Amino acid sequence: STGSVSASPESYDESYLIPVSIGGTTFHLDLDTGSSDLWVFSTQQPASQRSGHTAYKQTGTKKSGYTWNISYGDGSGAKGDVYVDKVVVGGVTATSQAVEAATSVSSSFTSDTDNDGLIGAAFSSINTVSPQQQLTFFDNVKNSLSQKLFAARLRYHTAGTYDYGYIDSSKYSGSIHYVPVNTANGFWEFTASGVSGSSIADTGTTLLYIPDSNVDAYYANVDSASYDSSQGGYTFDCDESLPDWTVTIGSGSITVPGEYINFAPVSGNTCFGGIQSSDGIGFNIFGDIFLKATYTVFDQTQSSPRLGFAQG
Ligand SMILES: NCc1ccc(-c2ccco2)nc1
Repeated sequence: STGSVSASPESYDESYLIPVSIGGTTFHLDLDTGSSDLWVFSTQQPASQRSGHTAYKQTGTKKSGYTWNISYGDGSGAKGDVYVDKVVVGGVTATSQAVEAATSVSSSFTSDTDNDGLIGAAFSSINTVSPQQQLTFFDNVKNSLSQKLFAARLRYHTAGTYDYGYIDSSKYSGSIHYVPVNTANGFWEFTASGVSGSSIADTGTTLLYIPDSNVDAYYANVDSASYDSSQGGYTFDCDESLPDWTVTIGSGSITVPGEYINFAPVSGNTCFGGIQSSDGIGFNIFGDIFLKATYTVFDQTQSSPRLGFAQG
């Protein structure tokens, strides 16, 4: 089988949401290649906590005694219990998917009423369900796909796609260049030339986080840029045109247009940079600011997983 689903950006491309059918109800979920739980708002939460969200009414079979509890790098989190239900994404069906129903979520999820939960697409080794880890949607369907892969084509300020089971050559230019993936930490982890340390491809992170040295070198070419500790990152005048940022990954090169690196206004005519420091995180995060310049293939067709990058 193959399928494709639209990925619609929230304001300022903060995150990209896809329609997912669970037990016949459509939820708008953040497909997150940086985590491995599929969780949704549910009627088990206080009504005030789920106001404005589509909530799961436990249509599936409860996995008695199973729980989950997840914390994300941005300080948000959620927890709850577990059901098994039919899940469909872009026409691709998992007949018995672990659906993690929330009993509580952090305030930033409650306030983001576009988002009804997350569908994780990292490796199942970091799924948080206890006492038995559960498989991601991709792991559940990959054997039924024409090719064991999915591909992300996020776009700047407009809807993109996630393709399942096939590569759409109309969505990129040049060639796809592949690099090996280290799965030891459960992420789509790879090495980028000229960017020290390990990097992860993370659709669920908004910005591009790279080492201080790379960040400082980038903003040295932005006259109005400075590090603003009150904002927690580099800011600049919204009207200043920004340089492109180019990186070599394997035998291929990807260029992020400068326009994409103006993330959003933070106050008046001051804007927050899409490139920020990864110092303190433990690895670099190639989030949406980077991914929206690419066609990225999350590939398990070989004996070892690999990532493919092409210019979008
Ligand atoms: N990188 C995982 C992730 C994704 C989304 C969110 C989030 C918080 C509020 C709304 O969305 N947090 C973490």
